[in-house]
Amino acid sequence: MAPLSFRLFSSPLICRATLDNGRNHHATDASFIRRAADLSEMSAGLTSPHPNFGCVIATPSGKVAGEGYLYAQGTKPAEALAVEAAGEFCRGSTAYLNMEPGDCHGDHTAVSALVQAGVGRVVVGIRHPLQHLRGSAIREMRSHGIEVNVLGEDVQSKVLEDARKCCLLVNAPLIHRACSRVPFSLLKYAMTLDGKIAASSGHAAWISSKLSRTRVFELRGRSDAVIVGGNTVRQDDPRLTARHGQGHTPTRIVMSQSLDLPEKANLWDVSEVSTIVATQRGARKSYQKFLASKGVEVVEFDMLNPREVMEYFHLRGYLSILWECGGTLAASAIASGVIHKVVAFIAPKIIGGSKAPSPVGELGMVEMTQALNLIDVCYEQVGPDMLVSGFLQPVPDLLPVIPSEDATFEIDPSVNPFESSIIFFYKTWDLYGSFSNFSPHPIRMPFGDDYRTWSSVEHYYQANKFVGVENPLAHDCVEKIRTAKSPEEAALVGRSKQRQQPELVRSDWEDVKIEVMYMALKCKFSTYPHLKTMLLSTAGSVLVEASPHDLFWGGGREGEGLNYLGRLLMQLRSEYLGESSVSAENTSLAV
Ligand SMILES: NC(=O)C1=CN([C@@H]2O[C@H](COP(=O)(O)OP(=O)(O)OC[C@H]3O[C@@H](n4cnc5c(N)ncnc54)[C@H](OP(=O)(O)O)[C@@H]3O)[C@@H](O)[C@H]2O)C=CC1
Ligand SMILES: Nc1c(N[C@@H]2O[C@H](COP(=O)(O)O)[C@@H](O)[C@H]2O)[nH]c(=O)[nH]c1=O
Repeated sequence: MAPLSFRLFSSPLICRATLDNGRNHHATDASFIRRAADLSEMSAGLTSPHPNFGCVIATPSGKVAGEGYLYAQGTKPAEALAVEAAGEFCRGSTAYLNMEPGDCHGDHTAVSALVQAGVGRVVVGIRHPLQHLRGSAIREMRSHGIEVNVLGEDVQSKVLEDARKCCLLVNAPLIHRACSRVPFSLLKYAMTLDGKIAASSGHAAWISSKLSRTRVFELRGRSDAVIVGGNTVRQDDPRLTARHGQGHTPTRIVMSQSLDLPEKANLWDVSEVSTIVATQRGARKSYQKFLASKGVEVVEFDMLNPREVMEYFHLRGYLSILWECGGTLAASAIASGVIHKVVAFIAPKIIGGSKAPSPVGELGMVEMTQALNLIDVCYEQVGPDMLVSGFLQPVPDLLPVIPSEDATFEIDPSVNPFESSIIFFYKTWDLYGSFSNFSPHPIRMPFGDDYRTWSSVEHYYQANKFVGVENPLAHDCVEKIRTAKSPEEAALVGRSKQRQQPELVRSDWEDVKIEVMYMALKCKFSTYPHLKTMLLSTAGSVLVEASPHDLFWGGGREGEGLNYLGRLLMQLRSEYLGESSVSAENTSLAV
């Protein structure tokens, strides 16, 4: 199917919007960005899912001159299609993009099309969510003199914020992929008005209407895979295909621990679409062989649970998954935090039955206050049924991308909060392990009236907790730490003494500890030129000590830590960069 594009004056979709230079400016930008977002969704379900890109080109008088959307990965970019459609009207126009172009694999077609067409301004809904692509197309367009505005960064208002949200929603799977290590998962079920997904016999065909089931086919068409549990295979013998007459068909995935599954099942017919069975390592080897003989792929997991399975399919490149399982597996998936959105078809029927299954099994909640509240809930009537949908987890916002964004920018202005990459360091054997305080780089620091050598920054830092305290036990601590055989041992002594005998710790420790650390780091990086070079090579990146448990010096598991070690290193780097630019200036003056 050919990608759609629209030409000025020749399309019924021509839109007029009031463009004046002031008050309506934001409203106009918002409405064209929403239009780009809607457009970007037009290929959903027609091809294997991919990032959604739409582009609207508007003339200075507010008319749509051309539009386009990306049909499939590798086809002509939305921007190029819109430029072709707009023709001579591109010059001086504004291009609206729901998302910054990816320009993967060194392909710059999207940006080149806009530049060569003479587009004057580009409004971008959201930056590209993938770190390695983020900001590069924007930089490139700006370098060609195009004015680029990014919603939420250069321009802000309520209408623009709402438009930005549309852009986040339209690429929610990609954003989830960028922010978490699991695909975007949607749990769908059909239930009777009395909350049952089958009769107590297990019979479930059908609860929802034909119209609703066609909507399910569309949902399948927009997904990379559909998942069910073993019981649903045994009970329903489903096909799980998208039978609405067009487009893409998702892979079918069965999660079964026991592999106690039938020999004959619709899902084992892989002539049109593939099936993958995810199971527990070692389960029924003979049955695994049988499945393999049918062309069904079997993947074994050490621990078969929804999170492991989702992490695995994330690595296989899946963006979005539709869960069509019963309540047992649905509860397990919700409990492990992998379900992002719920779509429920509610049929005006009552089946009763105290043993009839419900959409979500045991979650261990005992009070209504523990209930999970959906957000951004939508209600829609589909034939006789009601469709209720909402998010269990919000689509992650892309701002900010770095921990302690404001503080980081203040410390090191070379770091751009919207475009920076993050360099994590933690263990000394990591790529940037030399940034760790445990790295084996002795430092010589003033101590009393003299200088002493410390085997690592950690030795020096830990010992300083007990310096200057008039107690022989504190002196012993200092010596014990100084002579500790390894940084780990020094840390162990320092931390346990601090916990067990807090009276031995100097009273001003909380006030001076950052300064102590800073002086030690400065000494380390000044003493070893190759470390200084390595630090300077990270300019522009945010440095984060990836300690999951130290929320003061480290970044924490979810970026909740204060990351003081990373901050001090960035401060030091900033000072070194300042020094080198001053010395470069002096050299050029001397010449
Ligand atoms: N109306 C609707 O929308 C739907 C209705 N149904 C109905 O629901 C009923 C089946 O529901 P239910 O029994 O809950 O079936 P599920 O689809 O939830 O299957 C449960 C099975 O999933 C497998 N499984 C693998 N890993 C896990 C895990 N970590 N946690 C939980 N299960 C795991 C196990 O298979 P194994 O035992 O093989 O190891 C388990 O027995 C049927 O009557 C069916 O018709 C089903 C889907 C949708
Ligand atoms: N009963 C029921 C649903 N059940 C789901 O649909 C699966 C059957 O899919 P297929 O074999 O492709 O038609 C079944 O195993 C279960 O996952 N879905 C709905 O939209 N409405 C319904 O009433």
